[in-house]
Amino acid sequence: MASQNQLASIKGAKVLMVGAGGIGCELLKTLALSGFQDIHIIDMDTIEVSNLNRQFLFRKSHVGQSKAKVARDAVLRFRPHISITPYHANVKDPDFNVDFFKQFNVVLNGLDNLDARRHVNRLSLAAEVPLVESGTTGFLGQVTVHVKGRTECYECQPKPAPKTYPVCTITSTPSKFVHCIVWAKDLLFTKLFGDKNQENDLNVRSTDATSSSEHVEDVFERRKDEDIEQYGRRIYDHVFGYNIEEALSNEETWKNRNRPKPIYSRDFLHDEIAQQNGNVDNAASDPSSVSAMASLGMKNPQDIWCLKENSRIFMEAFKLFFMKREKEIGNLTFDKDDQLAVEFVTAAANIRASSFGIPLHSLFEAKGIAGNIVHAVATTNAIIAGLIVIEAIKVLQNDTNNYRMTYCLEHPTRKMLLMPVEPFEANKSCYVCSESPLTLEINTHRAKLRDFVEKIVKAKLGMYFPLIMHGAALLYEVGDDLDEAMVANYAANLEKVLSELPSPFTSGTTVTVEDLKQELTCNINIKHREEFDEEKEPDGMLLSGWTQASSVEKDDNKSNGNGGSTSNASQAVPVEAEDNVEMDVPSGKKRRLSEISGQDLLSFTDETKNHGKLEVVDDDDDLVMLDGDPGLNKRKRMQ
Ligand SMILES: Nc1ncnc2c1ncn2[C@@H]1O[C@H](COP(=O)(O)OP(=O)(O)OP(=O)(O)O)[C@@H](O)[C@H]1O
Ligand SMILES: [Zn+2]
Repeated sequence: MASQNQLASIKGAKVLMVGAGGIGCELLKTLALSGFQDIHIIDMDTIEVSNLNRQFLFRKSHVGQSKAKVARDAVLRFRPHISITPYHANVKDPDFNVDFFKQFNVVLNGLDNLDARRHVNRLSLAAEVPLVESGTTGFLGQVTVHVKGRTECYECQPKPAPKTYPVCTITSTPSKFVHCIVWAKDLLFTKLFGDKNQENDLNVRSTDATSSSEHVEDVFERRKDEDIEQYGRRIYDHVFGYNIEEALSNEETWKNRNRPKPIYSRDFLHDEIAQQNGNVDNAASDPSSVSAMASLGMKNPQDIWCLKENSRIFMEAFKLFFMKREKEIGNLTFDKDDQLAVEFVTAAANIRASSFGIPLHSLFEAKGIAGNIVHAVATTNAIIAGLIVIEAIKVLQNDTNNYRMTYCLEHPTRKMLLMPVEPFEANKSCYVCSESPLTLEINTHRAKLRDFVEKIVKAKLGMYFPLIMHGAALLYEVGDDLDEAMVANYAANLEKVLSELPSPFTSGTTVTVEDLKQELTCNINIKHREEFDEEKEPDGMLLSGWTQASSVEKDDNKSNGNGGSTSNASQAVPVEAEDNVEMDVPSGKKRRLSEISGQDLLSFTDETKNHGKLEVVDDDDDLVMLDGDPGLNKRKRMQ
């Protein structure tokens, strides 16, 4: 029950919510039921069928309508006298500027991507409005409080970069199913159905191609007069048979690894493919409903298919692409909602997994891995929404000593499912809230201003309306009110290498980058460097001072590594980032707001312990105690 004081601050508060999805629906309901009376809500999306299982303010009849507006209407039905103002818009729209933010007492985020979170962080800082930030991934969740001058900002700690895998792990030495999935979707699928010009390690010449360098056959090209079945079998034998034989010939690679076994279509595909033709012809005419499973009479996506079944799905999906979706071939990119693409990728990944002795997976599981899907848990969203409201009330009451960031865990640790932690002070080297300069190592004779703008200013610093200055020279800016001469001048600058700009970048140069909309200015010290490691520094430049944590998996290829691959492809293969929860919990490096007695340092859950250590506040009021044997919990005290 809220106290009188709390009720008074709740009633007088004007609150901005950003995001009306899984967390947002719960949050709006909880805010309304807690007594909040003036809530503004921004969401750019419309309702989709897949939202209905957890975004309970929405019904089937709302599909296609604005989330923000429908959420407002749904809550007004049980709280008709409060004011809810919806905006069906992107929070990055210039209308939502610093002045807009200034009208609120607190901002509450229920977003699902880093970009929007960073943007809201900057506007909240500029407007000096406290921000309560949140995220969930499956059973995991977190709520953090960011108050300028009191705590760290959302960007004080670098966020984990999208997970990437070394190319040689994907092309030559997979050890996990996810490696097979990345191979199947980013290399094989793309090579067959997407951009044919993509260079990748699959393109090892086949044994039957001539060895003269005059005529090198692209094995992925369909030969003249080759029927689809022959073509499919040739690809199958090439990637699962011949390529593996080739890799095996490099003995060094397999000294400390299990040798994969080549797989050929003749062992799993007899003449039955021919019998399937009738079914293929009967397949639905709507391209999006074409399915290899349907045409082979396989129904359950949770079944784990044997090698023979995977081989049949592989061939059937391959044929269906050419027979039913030929127009799309050459332009396809993998989409987790494309049934046929998921079937093909599941089968291909399973055949490869089988070759490497990796356990096979069902289509349902493979789809989750390929689409980087962590199934949402409605209860986690509800818990997190409740915690957001608790922190919002403390913020409104200026109850600074009791601010907590709280982690929701999958398994109880020390009988706790919710881990409250005191917020940390701002990181002095944070370029967002502490105006600390960054350092950029870059080849100033090779990199163009365009590379700097795209790879650093936009991708790393998250600025959308950048302005770049060196000394008194304005080198680049974005805006609606630029005259033609300026636009032409900036366009010309973009194509220049840094050392040849009107005001050249050289070692020792300090460049100022600003985003006027975010009211953010950042100085970057330039350091010329000649060479970069293609694998570790694929951007060809390195930003430090405030750096992204590298999450390239440690490659265990200690010897020559490339396992018989012939191409020189060397960049890491990216997979999408899990952007909801950053479980890189505060590391011991950060300083806390105040000293806490009875503190306990421990590592917890497998997901989090690799990223850092968590400082836990032993404050029973804030903890959820669970029954259970404490001995069962993974627990480790730090010295
Ligand atoms: N830049 C933005 N401006 C406004 N709203 C945003 C922005 N980015 C994300 N959102 C909103 O944040 C919400 C996040 O909710 P949630 O994580 O449940 O995702 P979802 O898209 O509803 O569901 P799912 O991705 O799981 O299908 C979405 O409704 C989305 O529209
Ligand atoms: Zn900061």
